[in-house]
Amino acid sequence: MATISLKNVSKKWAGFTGVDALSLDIADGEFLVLLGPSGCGKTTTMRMIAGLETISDGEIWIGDRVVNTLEPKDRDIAMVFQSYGLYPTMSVYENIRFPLRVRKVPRETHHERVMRAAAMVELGDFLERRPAALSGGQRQRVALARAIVRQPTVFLMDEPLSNLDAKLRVSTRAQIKNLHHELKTTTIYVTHDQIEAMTLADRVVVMNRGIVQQVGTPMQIYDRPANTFVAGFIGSPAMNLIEGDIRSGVFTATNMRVEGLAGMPDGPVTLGFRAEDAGVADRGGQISAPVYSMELLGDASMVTVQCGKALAAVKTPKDFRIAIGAPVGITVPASICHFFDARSGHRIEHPGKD
Ligand SMILES: Nc1ncnc2c1ncn2[C@@H]1O[C@H](COP(=O)(O)OP(=O)(O)OP(=O)(O)O)[C@@H](O)[C@H]1O
Repeated sequence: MATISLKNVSKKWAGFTGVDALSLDIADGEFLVLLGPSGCGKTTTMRMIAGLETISDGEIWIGDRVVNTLEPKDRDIAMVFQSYGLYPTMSVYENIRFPLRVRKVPRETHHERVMRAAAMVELGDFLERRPAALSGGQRQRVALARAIVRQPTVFLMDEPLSNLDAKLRVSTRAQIKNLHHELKTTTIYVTHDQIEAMTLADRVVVMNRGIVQQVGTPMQIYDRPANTFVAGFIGSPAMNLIEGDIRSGVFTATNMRVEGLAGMPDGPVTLGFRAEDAGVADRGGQISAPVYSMELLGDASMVTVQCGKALAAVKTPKDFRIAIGAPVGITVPASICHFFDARSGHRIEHPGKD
């Protein structure tokens, strides 16, 4: 197992910065998720750690050595990709065994190691099959077993679930979590799916345009997003964000008024609140607006109203019903509100927040 440190690591191509001065310390045995939209620099970061991409600036440490100039094969890491990268002419058994042969691991240990890795991902019954005769989920499990069999100090996983259908994604995700619990190998996992990040990670690194936006546990990132980018990226639905003004402790925006903000500076601000923290009021409430849409989710219902240019979603009990266009009041007390600077988008703590 190993710690990993990135110290001011950048990747630049002819004037374009893909990753900008990234610094990060990953603990031994930690499961770290790099999360962000397409093009934010996740894969480039992963490839630099793997040694598949040179770095323009900074240092990468694995354990107690700087690996900047070390070949990928000498970094003691195993990678799992979105495309499984299996050898089509080899059986599942031989695919899993392959890294042991390449690394000249003593032959007499191969069988036991392959069988143990196959059992961990429940492939014991498929060892004689070729990859073409497997489902996508089974193929990805072969790729996982092939990474496990090497007993590397670090796992790097780049969107390993994105070729799987929704149901398989959930079960394979649970399997990856369970594997990590058993093996406790330091793992860096890349995804653009915030639910994967929230469910798998010890800590999440949210990136945008090559720059780290926030590093924290899933709950820190959910409960206290550092800026409007993180607030708008995490959560399903994402946080409602409404632009308005604070004067003398009162926030106002189209259709909305929140009191009890003493201590907050006057001026333009972005207010955020989560759909599940707000409620529908019998009368009054902080938002008064006609219903824009009404969706049934099974375990709850979602009412959306319009506040100026923004839409705001509110989760209600599953049997709540209201007609589109009907006037409704939404409760958004100061205690559930997040605030962000109108210009920079940075979080502003306010004394009344729970
Ligand atoms: N060889 C290259 N030359 C120039 N620009 C590149 C090169 N490789 C990647 N980039 C750019 O660097 C940025 C980061 O790319 P990267 O693949 O790391 O993003 P990502 O977050 O992994 O996205 P995705 O989820 O789509 O894979 C992108 O804007 C991409 O176009």
